[in-house]
Amino acid sequence: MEKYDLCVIGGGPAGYAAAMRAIDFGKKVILVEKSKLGGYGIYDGALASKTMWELSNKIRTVRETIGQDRRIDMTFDEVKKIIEEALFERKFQLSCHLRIIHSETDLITYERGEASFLTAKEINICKPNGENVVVFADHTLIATGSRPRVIPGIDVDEKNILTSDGILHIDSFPKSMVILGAGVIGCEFAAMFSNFGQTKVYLIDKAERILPFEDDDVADMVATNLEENGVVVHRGSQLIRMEHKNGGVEYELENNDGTREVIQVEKAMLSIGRVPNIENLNLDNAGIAMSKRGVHIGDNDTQTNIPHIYAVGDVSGNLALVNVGEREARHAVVKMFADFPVKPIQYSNISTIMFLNPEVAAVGINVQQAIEQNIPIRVSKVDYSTIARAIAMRKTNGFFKIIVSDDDEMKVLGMRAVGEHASSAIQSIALLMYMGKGIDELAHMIHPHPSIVEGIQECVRMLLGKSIYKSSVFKDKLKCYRLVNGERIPLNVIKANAAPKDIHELDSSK
Ligand SMILES: Cc1cc2nc3c(=O)[nH]c(=O)nc-3n(C[C@H](O)[C@H](O)[C@H](O)COP(=O)(O)OP(=O)(O)OC[C@H]3O[C@@H](n4cnc5c(N)ncnc54)[C@H](O)[C@@H]3O)c2cc1C
Ligand SMILES: NC(=O)c1ccc[n+]([C@@H]2O[C@H](COP(=O)([O-])OP(=O)(O)OC[C@H]3O[C@@H](n4cnc5c(N)ncnc54)[C@H](O)[C@@H]3O)[C@@H](O)[C@H]2O)c1
Repeated sequence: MEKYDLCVIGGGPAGYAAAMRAIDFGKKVILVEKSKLGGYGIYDGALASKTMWELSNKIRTVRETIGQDRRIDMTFDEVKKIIEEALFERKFQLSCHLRIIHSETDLITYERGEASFLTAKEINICKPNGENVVVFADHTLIATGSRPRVIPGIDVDEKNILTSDGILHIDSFPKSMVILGAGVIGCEFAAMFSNFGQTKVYLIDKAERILPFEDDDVADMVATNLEENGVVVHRGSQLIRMEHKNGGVEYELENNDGTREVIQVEKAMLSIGRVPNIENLNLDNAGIAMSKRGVHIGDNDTQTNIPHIYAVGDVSGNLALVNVGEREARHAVVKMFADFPVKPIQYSNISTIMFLNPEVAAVGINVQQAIEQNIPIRVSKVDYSTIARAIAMRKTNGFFKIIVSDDDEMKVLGMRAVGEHASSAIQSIALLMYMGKGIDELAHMIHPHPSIVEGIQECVRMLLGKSIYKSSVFKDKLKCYRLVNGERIPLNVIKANAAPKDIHELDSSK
């Protein structure tokens, strides 16, 4: 039986990152993947959908320029071809890189097959030809990812009723499509299909608003844009039934006022969350127990109850994101092999982007979470219409919102950025959070002009009482307030004869 220092089960972003980090420690690794190297980081997931989003954005920009009702006759086959080119490029990189490391160091073995536990240190690999191989591993990292959640009673055939697994494989743009679940995946696909302008999109969520985990100003701006792009949003709606009918799909809804409606569409897509892939791993054979959360494993800072077995990425049931999976995987490997103490992983300053219309970038807590957790905060918000670059781009739909601690230090607790280039602005705030710094540094830096990030600087200056535009003047475009015990107390108020300390103007040159 071949012996390894580490067996990685699953070759998605988390598993691949783990294998590469283990090589840094000179460890002998086997990476087992049952399907395609890259997982949802590439196929039917992050890269595929973002390639489509970029394309759909270009089409939307052209449609906005020539008139929304004008159709651009791009076929779905043409969309798929561009996605395939992107997927191929990434797949080629990953596999060449792996092969070269294997040939040069012999540290890594890649095995196609489905892995499952025989014991806590023996893993069976069932290869595509049915042959079984057993390997011995001192450590095992479970990175088997997740799959779309489905609802009993809805017949998902991935042809007419689909999940995100099937949606990029359809033959043509549907004339109409309903999306069940207005979370990240649902809203991203609603944005993409409506951007192309060939599909009438309906979006259903049981919650009162789309993106229920986000602040209402973020969700409202996204919903307004979707609706302006022709999307019908059914809020607070209960799906009564969804079934195949006349070659398409029929669904019935109960709205929150008790009324019912029946709608027929060509396709339906379910995006109501994801479930971890743990069923076929024979976890019992290794003695791995479920966590208190029920279906999850790896709750002890990526470690399971069996100390040499770790679980990372989507399968851990934490945040389902490529960057989080990679981080958890690298962290787990360092915990396994480092001869120095390793601090627990931090989840508080993860940056995320939702690829909507416009893009939404986030880091740290939002106002809704601060209220839930009873954290006193200060908030400043700058509308894109006051930022020179946004005016120049003729893209003034968006805002920056910074949340800081309600004390003299004003430590950054979170930011939401909605609008063009929002994603490129989040990193500076994430860095401040990571370094545990206050906002002074950002206020003093000379930002490039004209740039979107000047909006962040103005947010910060408002909190410090030294902005160029005053929120008490541009009340509809700028907001700056303390939020304590549910009460909003305005900040950035103009005071006659203000003492320097009142306006935090300790150094008048800045
Ligand atoms: C439509 C969509 C869009 C997304 N967009 C983004 C985005 O923009 N940004 C972002 O950060 N995240 C995005 N995500 C989430 C992201 O793709 C996942 O969080 C990420 O891929 C998880 O990585 P992972 O390695 O944990 O799991 P996966 O990517 O699911 O990989 C797990 C791998 O394990 C393999 N496997 C499973 N069981 C076994 C077994 N028993 N033996 C061997 N191999 C096995 C699977 O075949 C798979 O390849 C998106 C997801 C979807 C579905
Ligand atoms: N840009 C990105 O970073 C990105 C993109 C896509 C996916 N992802 C990851 O994939 C994960 C899964 O995405 P998702 O959109 O499937 O899940 P989600 O948790 O984001 O959203 C699920 C939505 O479905 C709704 N819902 C649940 N059951 C329902 C029902 N029976 N009827 C109507 N609505 C229902 C919920 O209220 C929620 O709004 C995300 O949490 C995210 O981590 C990230």
